[in-house]
Amino acid sequence: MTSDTKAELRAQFFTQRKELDITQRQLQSEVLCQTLFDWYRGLESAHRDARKVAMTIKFGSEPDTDPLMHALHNDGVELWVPISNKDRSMSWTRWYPGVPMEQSALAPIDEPVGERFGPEAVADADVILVPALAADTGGYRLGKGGGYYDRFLAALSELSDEQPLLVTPLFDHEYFAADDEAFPIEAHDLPVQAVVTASTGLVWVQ
Ligand SMILES: Nc1nc2c(c(=O)[nH]1)N(C=O)[C@@H](CNc1ccc(C(=O)N[C@@H](CCC(=O)O)C(=O)O)cc1)CN2
Ligand SMILES: Nc1ncnc2c1ncn2[C@@H]1O[C@H](COP(=O)(O)OP(=O)(O)OP(=O)(O)O)[C@@H](O)[C@H]1O
Repeated sequence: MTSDTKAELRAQFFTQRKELDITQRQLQSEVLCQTLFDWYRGLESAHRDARKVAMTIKFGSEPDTDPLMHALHNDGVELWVPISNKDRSMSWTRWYPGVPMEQSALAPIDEPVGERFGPEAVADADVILVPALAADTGGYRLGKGGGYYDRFLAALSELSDEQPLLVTPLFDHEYFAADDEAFPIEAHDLPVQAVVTASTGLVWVQ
């Protein structure tokens, strides 16, 4: 499959997100936040001993995970968010309610202005939420096209044997059976362990 086709697929998924009915967007986002919060609290203590979660600050038509960030913070969980770098790597910084932010020079995203760290800062996180436009039952993702998370997940796998749990939140219509071949999978793609939608809840991939 050519990169043109991938670009077309991304454009289609972007359009579908933008066109998602506002009530559905809010409803699904609320269920996603509640599902993820309950799941995190219910994890065996071996999987949440760091009390640390890395996730993105919602922008545009993405699922609204702001309530989840606040709920986790209020529960004493340390939150880390990515900073996009020019070379398409990501740095990481702490997030907390009211943290001073500035718009990224590279993406239409607000990012905290605090001290930045490499991937080692989140290598011991309990959970990393990995954004995507779509994902399948094998845990493979179609991202926004920058390869930011592909690079980061590759770097992470070099850092330690014990990896954070990687979970991708999606709107209902963005989760596919692997057999559907809804988007191409490439050699550099690394799968997540679980996908969560409002209608399926959290599903461990095969
Ligand atoms: N909330 C959030 N933060 C994130 C990501 C993400 O997917 N979501 N990223 C995950 O990789 C990284 C940034 N990656 C990005 C990759 C591409 C574009 C991009 O193409 N932006 C278009 C606008 C697209 C649109 O909204 O239609 C542009 O700038 O013109 C933006 C960010 C790090 N931070
Ligand atoms: N581990 C890596 N090291 C260097 N380049 C990479 C790596 N992984 C992916 N890339 C490059 O990044 C670009 C985008 O890859 P791809 O189309 O898979 O992005 P994506 O999965 O949509 O994005 P993301 O990972 O940010 O969600 C491609 O040119 C790809 O070759």
